[in-house]
Amino acid sequence: AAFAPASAPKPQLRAAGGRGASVTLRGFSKSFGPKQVLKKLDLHAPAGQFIAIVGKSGCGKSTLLRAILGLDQPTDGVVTVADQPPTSDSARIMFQEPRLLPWARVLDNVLVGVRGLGKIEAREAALDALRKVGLGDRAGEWPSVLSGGQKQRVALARALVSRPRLLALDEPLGALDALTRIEMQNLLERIWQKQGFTAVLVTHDVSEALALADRVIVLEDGGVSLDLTVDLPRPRRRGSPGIARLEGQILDRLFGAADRDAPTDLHGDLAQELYA
Ligand SMILES: Nc1ncnc2c1ncn2[C@@H]1O[C@H](COP(=O)(O)OP(=O)(O)OP(=O)(O)O)[C@@H](O)[C@H]1O
Repeated sequence: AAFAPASAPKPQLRAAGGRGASVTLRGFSKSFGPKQVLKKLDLHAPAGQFIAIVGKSGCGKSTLLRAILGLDQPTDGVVTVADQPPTSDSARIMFQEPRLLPWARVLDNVLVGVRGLGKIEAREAALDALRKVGLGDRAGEWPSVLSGGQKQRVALARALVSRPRLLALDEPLGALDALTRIEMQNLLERIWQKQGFTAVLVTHDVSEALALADRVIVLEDGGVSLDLTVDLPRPRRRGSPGIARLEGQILDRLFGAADRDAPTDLHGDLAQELYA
């Protein structure tokens, strides 16, 4: 059933277009057997917000994404997307691996994401999505001839071709080299600004979260330990004092103020070993 969010959303920078779906979790808990991963978590992302979720490996980031996509049921609590239980209709997800079908050409891989259109319209929509990610001229090629960054662009086109109201991004740029990663961040930001979907980005990279998000959430001990508004103009300049200040706050939260020099990429075991 529809209900009002627990607290009024703070004013945020919004994407244009107004197509986004709000996301609300109330008293959300998720356990796997005896292990409680998320505990009575409350979170409200207004429609169109770009929200990033960071936290140490295993803190429950992907679990949270799966819940808002309706892929997993909560152990306790309520999740809604646009005030409704989440369904696969309104949301799409992008993973670290592009997960393309190797036996299907690029255009056909994007067509996989189309819903409810006739053949001709579907093809036009897929071509249009490919153009938007800068691959309009690669529609007839096999995925195997594309670079890693290009494959992720195809995955992005496939995710966006259905014009989702919510896009979940699970470390989508984690496997790309640093320059491709920045290009993809810029592309994601531009498309989000144009299309106005709500974006929920899980990332190990604090600077990526700050480059893209209106708001950064730190997950820790099963709940939100920091909820930071990123009120910086876009496009953001990496290494700017504003970003550095917020990055410091997040790293202090994650590792304690003594470890200010902690790496900003929280990926996996190295950071865990160093800063456990
Ligand atoms: N299907 C499952 N069955 C049992 N345990 C699970 C399952 N899914 C997740 N977990 C456990 O829940 C915890 C959180 O997992 P999750 O994948 O959400 O973490 P994460 O923050 O996304 O981690 P990472 O940053 O390493 O990807 C982990 O301890 C994980 O082992």
